[in-house]
Amino acid sequence: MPETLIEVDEVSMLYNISREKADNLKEYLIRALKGGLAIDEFWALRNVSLRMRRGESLGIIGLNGSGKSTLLKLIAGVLQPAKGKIQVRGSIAPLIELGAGFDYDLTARENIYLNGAILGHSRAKMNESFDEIISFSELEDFIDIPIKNFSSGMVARLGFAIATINRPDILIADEILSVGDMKFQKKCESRISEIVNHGASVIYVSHSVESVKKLCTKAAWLHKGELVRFGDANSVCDAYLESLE
Ligand SMILES: Nc1ncnc2c1ncn2[C@@H]1O[C@H](COP(=O)(O)OP(=O)(O)OP(=O)(O)O)[C@@H](O)[C@H]1O
Repeated sequence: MPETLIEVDEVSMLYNISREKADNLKEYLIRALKGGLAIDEFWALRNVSLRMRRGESLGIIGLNGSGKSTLLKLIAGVLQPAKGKIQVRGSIAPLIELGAGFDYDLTARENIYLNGAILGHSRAKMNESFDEIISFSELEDFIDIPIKNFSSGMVARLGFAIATINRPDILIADEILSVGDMKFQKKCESRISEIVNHGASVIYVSHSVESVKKLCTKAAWLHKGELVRFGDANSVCDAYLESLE
């Protein structure tokens, strides 16, 4: 039996939402200290359990607000669950919020080194990968231009190219494919398939059931924070589509 890479055990996630609008942080703190701040608790995920083994790829589907990104961020370690346990074995390349680590006043060249350092890569590794990053993101003519002048698709291309220079055990992707144009989406899909063919697993959040069917072996269908169904991607996707009719 292939090794289990990800174990999500009875995980619940709670957000605290303030109903009041404080104009600034000072006002917010004063109200909070006086106990006058109305906070609502919102369970974005309830009791979700799933497992992913090496070689499998998982698609997370569901309507807006069903908890897909929350689950992805919990697995990536960006958020901590309120209840339950998550265990991840292996290296993760998170492709969530691509470009979040960029400094928009710096050039593409400078951001490659900055982002590489944030991801824990040495300068030598980034020197070695530099040309490949530029050519994959097709930014040859924009290397020394501050990225504040880039379109969102150009930023996403650069972020994707940097995040995938290593062959991770697990690739986590959140709708990134929807940012780039069709040509870049195809390129991302083929790079993801290539990484998967080298034995990595992908966790992928998407509104495109077709691409989940194409890229994933397993699917998890969330609805209002609950796991409706988890299993073979084709049958879960078909059941989800049927529920929309
Ligand atoms: N930081 C936050 N604070 C409070 N509530 C949040 C926060 N992030 C998400 N939520 C709420 O949690 C619920 C799940 O959000 P999440 O982004 O995980 O859904 P999603 O399935 O990824 O949605 P979409 O398809 O629209 O991207 C939503 O109702 C959202 O309003």
